[in-house]
Amino acid sequence: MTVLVTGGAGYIGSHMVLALRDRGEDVVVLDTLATGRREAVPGDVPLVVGDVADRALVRDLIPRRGVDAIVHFAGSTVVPDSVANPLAYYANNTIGSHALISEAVAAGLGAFIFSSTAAVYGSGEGRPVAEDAPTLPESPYGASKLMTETMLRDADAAHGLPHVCLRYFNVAGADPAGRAGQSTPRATHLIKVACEAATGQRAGITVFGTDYPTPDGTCVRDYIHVSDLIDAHLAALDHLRGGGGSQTLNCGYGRGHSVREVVTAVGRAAGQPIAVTEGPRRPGDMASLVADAGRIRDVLGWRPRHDDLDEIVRHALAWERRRAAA
Ligand SMILES: NC(=O)c1ccc[n+]([C@@H]2O[C@H](COP(=O)([O-])OP(=O)(O)OC[C@H]3O[C@@H](n4cnc5c(N)ncnc54)[C@H](O)[C@@H]3O)[C@@H](O)[C@H]2O)c1
Ligand SMILES: O=c1ccn([C@@H]2O[C@H](COP(=O)(O)OP(=O)(O)O[C@H]3O[C@H](CO)[C@@H](O)[C@H](O)[C@H]3O)[C@@H](O)[C@H]2O)c(=O)[nH]1
Repeated sequence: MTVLVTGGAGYIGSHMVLALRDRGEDVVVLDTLATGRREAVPGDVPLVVGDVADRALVRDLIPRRGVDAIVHFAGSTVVPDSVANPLAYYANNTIGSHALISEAVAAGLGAFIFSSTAAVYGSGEGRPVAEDAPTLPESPYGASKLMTETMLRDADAAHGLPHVCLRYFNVAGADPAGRAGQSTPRATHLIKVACEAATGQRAGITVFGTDYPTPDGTCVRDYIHVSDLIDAHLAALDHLRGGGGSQTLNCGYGRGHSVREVVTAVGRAAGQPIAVTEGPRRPGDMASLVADAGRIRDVLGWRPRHDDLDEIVRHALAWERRRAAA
């Protein structure tokens, strides 16, 4: 039994590879290295440099490596880029996933876990959003992911493809043991950008929009520690391997933090405040997005272990300091 981790050289995927390896599973990574890094994959884990859209490659890989489960992280991830280049996002996220799902069906796989996103929802108006809330993506990125969820649902109904769609809210932090973290080039994620500012790699941070209908005027998000997110994937894998049915589950804590709160927390962890410039709104951003995180607790028995903004920021900053010193 081998787990195929697509996008395993990226930020979140590399944490999954470590977690699977920690519990003695066989793993193979498929990654184009578009935004991932070869060094993020441990030397004893096979890395196939290739595209999930390459059906012949995937068709060969599944039986050759004895793959019984796919965890599909590979994709393009930046909301504003998807607004500027929608067709590139539909190609890589939706069409690429179509190819991978087709091969998973052809191989008769019994477990497929998909990295979906809270961006499939419309703006939550400050209230926590549950899985049965309307899906009204406001960016091509969110739409590209929702289409993949739909393909999985329909392929499962027609052919049997047990799967779990995990709708991540904002993922942040780093492996508490310091083995992995976010190294995305030209990163746009708030906590990553603020940690780059805290370590002198940027002059400061621009807050995108201060006139949102939120308590302090800046956007509110539900930040989840990457290690808690990986625990959710391991639980989803066990659920499917144990014969559990397909699920769509939010991954968040059910609590929001504003951009200003996050930037203050990074300054607190760094020991000095981050220089802030106030700028206009960024295209594609929603005012507020917070998870109703009840279902994943009920279905998978998932319990967070790092549910604390200061801890998330501390781990992200520790990783950033290590990178800056390297
Ligand atoms: N970071 C977040 O807050 C967040 C939130 C919601 C969902 N997600 C989703 O989680 C997944 C992982 O995100 P991440 O933050 O680790 O991003 P990342 O860019 O670090 O990782 C993506 C990985 O996929 C690889 N890749 C891209 N296209 C590929 C393709 N066609 N075939 C093979 N490999 C390919 C990249 O090289 C990279 O290693 C993505 O699907 C993303 O949409 C992330
Ligand atoms: O330099 C910066 C970077 C971000 N922000 C703001 O911080 C918030 C969070 O932004 P970011 O960290 O880029 O995350 P999101 O745009 O919320 O998107 C993330 O979270 C989504 C789920 O909620 C995922 O689907 C996406 O892949 C992931 O990029 C937003 O209000 C941004 O406008 C700033 O003000 N300044």
